Amino acid sequence: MSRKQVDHDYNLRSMSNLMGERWKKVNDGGERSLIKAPSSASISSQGASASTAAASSSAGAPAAPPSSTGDLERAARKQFQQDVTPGFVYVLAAFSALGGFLFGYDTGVISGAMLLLKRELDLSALWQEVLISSTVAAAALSALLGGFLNGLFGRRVCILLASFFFTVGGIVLSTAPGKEVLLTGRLIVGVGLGIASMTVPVYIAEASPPHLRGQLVTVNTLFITAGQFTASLIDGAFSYLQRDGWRYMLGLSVVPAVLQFVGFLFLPESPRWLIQRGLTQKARRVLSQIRGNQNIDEEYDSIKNSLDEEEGGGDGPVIWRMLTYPPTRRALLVGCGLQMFQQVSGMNTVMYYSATILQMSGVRDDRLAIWLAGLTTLTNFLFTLLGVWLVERVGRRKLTLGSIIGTSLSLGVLAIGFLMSAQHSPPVTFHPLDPSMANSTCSKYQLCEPCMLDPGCGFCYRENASSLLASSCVPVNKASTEHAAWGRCSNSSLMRDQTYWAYNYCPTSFSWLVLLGLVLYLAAFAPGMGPMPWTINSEIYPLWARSTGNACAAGVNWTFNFLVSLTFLHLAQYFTYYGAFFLYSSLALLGFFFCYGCLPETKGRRLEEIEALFENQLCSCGASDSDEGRQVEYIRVKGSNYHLSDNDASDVD
Ligand SMILES: O[C@H]1[C@H](O)[C@@H](O)[C@H](O)[C@@H](O)[C@H]1O
Repeated sequence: MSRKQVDHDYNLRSMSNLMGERWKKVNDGGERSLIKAPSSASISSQGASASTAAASSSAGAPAAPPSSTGDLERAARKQFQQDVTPGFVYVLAAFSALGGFLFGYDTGVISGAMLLLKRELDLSALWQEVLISSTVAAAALSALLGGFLNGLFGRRVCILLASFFFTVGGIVLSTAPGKEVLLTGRLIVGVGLGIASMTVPVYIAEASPPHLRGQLVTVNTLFITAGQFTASLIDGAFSYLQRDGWRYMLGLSVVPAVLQFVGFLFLPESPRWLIQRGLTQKARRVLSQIRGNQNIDEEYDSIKNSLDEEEGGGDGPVIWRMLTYPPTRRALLVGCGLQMFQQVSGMNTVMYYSATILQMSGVRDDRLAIWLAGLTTLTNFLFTLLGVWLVERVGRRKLTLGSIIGTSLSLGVLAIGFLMSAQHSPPVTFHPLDPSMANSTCSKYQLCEPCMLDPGCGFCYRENASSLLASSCVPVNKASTEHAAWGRCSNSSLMRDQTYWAYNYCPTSFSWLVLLGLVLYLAAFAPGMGPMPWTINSEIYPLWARSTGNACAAGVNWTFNFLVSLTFLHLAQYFTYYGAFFLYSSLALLGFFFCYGCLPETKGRRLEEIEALFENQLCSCGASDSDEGRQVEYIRVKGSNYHLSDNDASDVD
């Protein structure tokens, strides 16, 4: 702290003492609503008098405070401008968000690793599917278990446990002699994923000051997308290794996992959890550590009061108490609903499918398509960064609403692109004889569209200028979908002379529409629907229900992730690609109405105040939109934190 600042603190404190002035809350029943907590940047740009006027006029304040109070207020405001959030909170958030990085890395890296694994270990389609989805299924179950562990051992121990699982899982995967051990490694990683995904947002939210909370929790999702981007780069780089490339891909996750483990040996437990467990002295120490030079009394008291007032309908398991107590029941519905709509709007399908979308758009080289798919993950990352910037500016509710409607519309564009491509699907013009004489279904298709929708077939064609020649539908090579089972497209050396093998897609002149849909989709989904379900869930439950609420919501997220990825290919087969994307688009639209009606704004409120938002009937939030324009500011004074709002001016003793 600079000398000047110390003097200033001293002056302010002695002024308060001398005048015997004290600020108190308007009523004991709770805090006033803090609709908009401006960023420190916006605060510093406002002059003291201008913001006093804004705060009082917006809230209809009574007469101005006496002049001595005015002096105090000006001093307080000046102090607030100097109050800097301690860097420690950022360090804490960054180490926690390594859990998000591992989430993204471990879910993203497997697609590239699988290309090599299936060749080297001769994996059947079933084994490939099991290795991919086992992690997600394990994560769904362990997220639920994580709720219990969080309540019992605290957030810090759970994060340590998750990084331990990530480390062990990574080592097992990179040294696996066969597919059975690989499966064990994937399950271990899945357990880590489930625990980390529900604990990290809660830990960050509980440690952050209200005006930064949204941003810092959103950083966790930013790290998820950074993990996905890194995974795509590592996949691209190691795909050139003919042997054991997958060992590096899967094993490299050990690095951030160990880093997180070591970091968390030194990081503190969440102060809120400590207070809940009655470890009050320790909690005060941690609060002082993470709030730096700011006074912690009010925050401490409000956490303590909210625990003392703990409602929640008496005895029984927490989930039962949540379900029988209306505010937490509503919060749980909103939290789980958000996570469900995040997954059913198809993000993971779009990401998984992006290499194919690029191939449809004319990228004929497989390797190039893999590298370009990295561009999709990079775009996802960049737009999530936009979300980090927006979350404290426009608020969670508006960001989610804007994002989900954009997601629905862009899915519509993707669907129309697929529909146009299907309607102009190139015909099969050449029917080569099957050398194995097996009666393949592939030879029965007359158009590329049904041929590519059949997972057993692919489209082999020659391209001359922009016209297709000698196009045929032939069985795919079961060991590697990069080639046909026989004929011109069965071998790279035979495929020169403008001959191409299209598996999973058809050449089309409407690919630009699909590409446009993809870009619009990422721009709409990533800043809002990607991060907000995690951010909002970390905020909406009272302390006694927080672990369980987040565990359920994370469980819903992983379960729908699992269901959507498992059903996509079948959906596409029965309803075609455009049918599947129209379905996702309609589900996202449904999600918009759900959020419009049921999602309250939590921006700027203290965690302890948020329960009150769910006291009214569920889905009455749309009606209170008009509140959002109100502006109330936080003012922090050394030795006494208070909120300047409606009635503060008349609250001076
Ligand atoms: O919030 C994240 C993020 O948006 C990821 O990109 C996605 O893969 C996850 O499933 C999701 O939970």
